[in-house]
Amino acid sequence: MTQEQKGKTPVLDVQNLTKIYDNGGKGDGNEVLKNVNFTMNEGEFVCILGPSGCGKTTFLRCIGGFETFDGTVKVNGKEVSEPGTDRIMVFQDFNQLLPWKTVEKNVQYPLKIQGLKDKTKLREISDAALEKVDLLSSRTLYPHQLSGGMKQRVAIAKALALKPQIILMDEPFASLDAMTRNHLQEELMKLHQKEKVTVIFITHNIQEAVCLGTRILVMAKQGGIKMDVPNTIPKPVTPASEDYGQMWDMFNKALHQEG
Ligand SMILES: Nc1ncnc2c1ncn2[C@@H]1O[C@H](COP(=O)(O)OP(=O)(O)OP(=O)(O)O)[C@@H](O)[C@H]1O
Repeated sequence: MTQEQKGKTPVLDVQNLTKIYDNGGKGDGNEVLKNVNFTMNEGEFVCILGPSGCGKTTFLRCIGGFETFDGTVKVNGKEVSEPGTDRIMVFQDFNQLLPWKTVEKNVQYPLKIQGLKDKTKLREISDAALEKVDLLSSRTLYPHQLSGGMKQRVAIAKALALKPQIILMDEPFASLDAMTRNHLQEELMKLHQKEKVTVIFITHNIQEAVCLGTRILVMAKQGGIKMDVPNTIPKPVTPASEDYGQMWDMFNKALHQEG
């Protein structure tokens, strides 16, 4: 039964999403996503696992409005046809910030583009967003003065400042060392619990998916959703949590089957 059928209006409703990349006119196109159906409620944290090349990033880019596709993607009932501030993407790349702007100016920049001119208001919003990622004291620093983990936290603050309906995260912590990654996972989990943000998070790391996700998808190699599992382990999830090992094994097996 879909969430819509349960009587809730999904914040995201994807129906028959098909994406074919053309091969520059040479032969048949590359069908990456085939009739994908997916709905998501406000406040869910969906982690997506899947073999390399199965279409995880493509799926996120379609929702973000960065790709043309067949089928429909609706956010709060409104059809997606282009990027918008209701769907903000956070990437793995540390260079998502403008190097000539300070941390706070980076956070404020998209709001200014949206037309917000009031300096007090801008400062209020950026302070609140930076506080949520514990970076308020670094607001006057420039990106080159930040660690990779701090840059990713600024990217998250930038997304939060825009109050999007959905934050789309494409392996945001994959380039970080293990300790920083664990720390940012904890911060993101607390942020999710406190702010009730709606997140889709791509990862190759089963531990990350089980610790963060309220729901976990495994994408199939052939461009569909192979598994869609609610994560019932109470937060905070650690490898010592009851059922953690069982869940880890289940996803590991599913990923192995996909090659
Ligand atoms: N702009 C593009 N033009 C043509 N083909 C593309 C384009 N972007 C991705 N593809 C192809 O689409 C398929 C899926 O790519 P995608 O990046 O979505 O996979 P992924 O699951 O995110 O992979 P990974 O886990 O390795 O990041 C791949 O075969 C890739 O070569």
